[in-house]
Amino acid sequence: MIQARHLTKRYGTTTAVDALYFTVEPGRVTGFLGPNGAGKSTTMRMILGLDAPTSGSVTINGHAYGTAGAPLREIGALLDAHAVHPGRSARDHLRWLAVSNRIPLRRVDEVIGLVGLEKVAARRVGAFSLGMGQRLGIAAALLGDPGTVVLDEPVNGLDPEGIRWVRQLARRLADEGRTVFVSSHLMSEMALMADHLIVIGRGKILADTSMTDFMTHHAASRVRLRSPQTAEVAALLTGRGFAVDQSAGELHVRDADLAAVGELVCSHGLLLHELTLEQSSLEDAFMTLTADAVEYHATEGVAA
Ligand SMILES: Nc1ncnc2c1ncn2[C@@H]1O[C@H](COP(=O)(O)OP(=O)(O)OP(=O)(O)O)[C@@H](O)[C@H]1O
Repeated sequence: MIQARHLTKRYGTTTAVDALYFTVEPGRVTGFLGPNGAGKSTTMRMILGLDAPTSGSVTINGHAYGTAGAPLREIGALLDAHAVHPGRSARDHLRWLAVSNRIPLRRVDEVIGLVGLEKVAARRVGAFSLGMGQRLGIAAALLGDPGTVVLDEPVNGLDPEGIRWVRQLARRLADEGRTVFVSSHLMSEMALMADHLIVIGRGKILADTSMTDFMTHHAASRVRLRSPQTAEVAALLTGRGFAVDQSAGELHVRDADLAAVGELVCSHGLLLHELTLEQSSLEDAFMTLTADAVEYHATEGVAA
């Protein structure tokens, strides 16, 4: 379990992380989201003792990183997959980590197998592709069989098979009762991977909620319907106070209950060819929630 209490980090006049309180619970995958510059990396660095808070604290199982003996056995992290000596082989890199953390050497081949790097374990890490580097970083994170796993952008550079593998791995680690904290810019991936979300913007918490509640509260929904009696259905729904838009022969009823719309139309003997609830994506919900917290906005069009 990771607990942040009034966690704050200032760099000069910039407050990168602003009095955060949150708990990352075991047994589920918690997604960590925020626009660029929101403070995600700074928060993760403080969890791992790579940066000291200006005030407040963050603990793993009740104590600060590194104060309980063997850190790799307690928390494994993928932060910068390229912070590896390029001349070493993948196996030697992991062996060196194992020895310096008093982890049995047999664990090295176990994690190499776990991440699917058996065939390239003897190759120089400098020649690794982005995806192989990510897998090696994940192997290092799992080396100590830790109860808490922190993965910063784990699917960066992975192909679709690799992305699915990370998703399944995160799920398995959570199902084993571990604490899994993952950041990703790929919203579609996060929607499939995370059970719980912590969203930050400009260093502050914007949401700390289950994925289901997040979507219920922040994702817009509409009922789409098609009917051979479009005009009559539209008039009926508008007359009952529904917000109805028409486009390409379809009707879109904003923020409406599917059953209520269907029952109303049927009770008036009108025909329906299609009735579907459409919910906007996690990406849309995220964009709406963080619109005010984005540091850099692209301007539309190009100035002449
Ligand atoms: N070492 C540093 N010195 C000065 N400012 C910093 C430093 N590290 C981060 N910042 C600033 O703190 C804020 C938060 O940065 P951080 O990298 O934690 O955000 P992030 O959410 O990880 O962003 P991204 O998604 O772009 O990686 C930004 O305004 C950034 O410019």
